[in-house]
Amino acid sequence: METLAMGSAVAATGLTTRVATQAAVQSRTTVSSAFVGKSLRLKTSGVSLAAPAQQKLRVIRADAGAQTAQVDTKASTVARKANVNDLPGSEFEGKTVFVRADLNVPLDKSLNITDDTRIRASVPTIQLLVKNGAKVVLASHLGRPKSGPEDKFSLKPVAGRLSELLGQTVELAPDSIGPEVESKIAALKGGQVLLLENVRFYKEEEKNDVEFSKKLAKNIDIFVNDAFGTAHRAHSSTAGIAEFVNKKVAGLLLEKELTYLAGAVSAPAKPFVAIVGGSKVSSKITVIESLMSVCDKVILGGGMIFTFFKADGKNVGGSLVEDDKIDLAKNLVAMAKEKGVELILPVDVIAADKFAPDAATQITSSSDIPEGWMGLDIGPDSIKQFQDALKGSKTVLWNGPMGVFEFKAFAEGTTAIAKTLAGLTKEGAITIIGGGDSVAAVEQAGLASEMSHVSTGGGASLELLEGKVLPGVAALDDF
Ligand SMILES: Nc1ncnc2c1ncn2[C@@H]1O[C@H](COP(=O)(O)OP(=O)(O)O)[C@@H](O)[C@H]1O
Ligand SMILES: O=C(OP(=O)(O)O)[C@H](O)COP(=O)(O)O
Repeated sequence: METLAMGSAVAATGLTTRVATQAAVQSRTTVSSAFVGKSLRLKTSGVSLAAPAQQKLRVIRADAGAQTAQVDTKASTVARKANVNDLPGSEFEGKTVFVRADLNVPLDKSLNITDDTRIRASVPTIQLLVKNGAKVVLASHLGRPKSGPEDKFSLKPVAGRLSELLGQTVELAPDSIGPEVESKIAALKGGQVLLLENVRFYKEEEKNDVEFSKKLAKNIDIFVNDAFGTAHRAHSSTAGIAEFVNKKVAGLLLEKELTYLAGAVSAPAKPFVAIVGGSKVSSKITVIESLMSVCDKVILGGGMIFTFFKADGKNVGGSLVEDDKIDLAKNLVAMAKEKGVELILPVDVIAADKFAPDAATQITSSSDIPEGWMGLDIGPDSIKQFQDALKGSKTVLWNGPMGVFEFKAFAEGTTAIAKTLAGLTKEGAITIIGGGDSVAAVEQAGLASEMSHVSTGGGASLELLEGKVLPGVAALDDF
């Protein structure tokens, strides 16, 4: 996610969860306590349990009062991953703990945080460590800086908000590595939190550079990965660092996300519909093939659609297109026909003459956008088309807004789909919405509480569903 700009932009291998056999599931309390600390292993999209193969298990949602989800385990055995709750509190006292969180929140032009969901979601793990006297070294990325430090990608606004939420000062270090940072870490007292500056100010971070990983790991006793939203990236601060730290465990958020998502999407109630939009076309278009294998319908919106229309020789004007994905888009359309999966593209769009809140707008056919205009939202007929396609769905996974919701003129499509999902939740469907901007959009519409699950990861939840190994999880200690 990036600050507002054109094009701004679900195997997990192990999860800690509470499982119960069908017979035992009647009393959730009994089940939970009965299995706490037991080395059960669950296979869900690459996540494995050391439970008998082919056994039907239920995963208990991490949040109270939630529904249970059927999980079909055709398990080979891979150890589950350790999490902070597997270590005694005393283990943290006086230790320097590196916490990787995903604090990549949306900012407006004045660098105000427009949605703090990811910061709030990171608080429980930090509080647990603070309470147990750890010296917390917190790290994150923000946006996608291209070359070195830039003020608009600084974590400064995050340090302020985190201080408010924790009720204690969170100092922002001037850098993520180097002598000044080392002395600040050395000066930390138990219970204090130091936030490192954006790790992506170093190109080495995204390359998972070994030397950079070693520098991040210097003087660190325990690595806690709580960055679910970035767990699909094999970067230095999410994966590489783990090589150089003795103890590495999942945080509470990572644990909770994996538990819920694995349960909900490994044997989803059908019909299962995926909605993919947003602007990270290259990282998400590749997931559509896998989605077609598990979903009954795949609905496309947002900036994702124009690469498909261009592939079909249609006029897309100045809309967001990723030319190097045109062949893939063509193949996906052919594949959908072969598999008999509905791949649904919007029939109309709201086109704008510029990428701005005050742009002139017109409703056009989505496949005939005039030269000099760009599609920034789905149109009214598409809203109706998507609502019809969603009728009767039992599981819906949504990542990526339908339009540039940050501008009122282009928020209608996203809001209408959010309302439709809220209605489906009331009818008993499982509705999952993931992604920094998608969650911001649903919060903006006041509908976040109407969804079954709001996930802090968009790309991560899609890759988890796809059955991929999430490198940020794979790097952690087996339980
Ligand atoms: N038609 C479009 N053209 C350009 N950008 C779009 C369009 N529709 C949505 N977007 C942008 O997509 C961004 C979110 O994309 P993405 O990062 O993929 O979603 P998420 O953070 O939910 O995973 C938003 O900032 C939104 O403005
Ligand atoms: O915002 C994020 O992902 P998301 O938009 O898929 O939810 C994460 O912070 C990962 O960011 P990245 O896609 O720049 O690696």
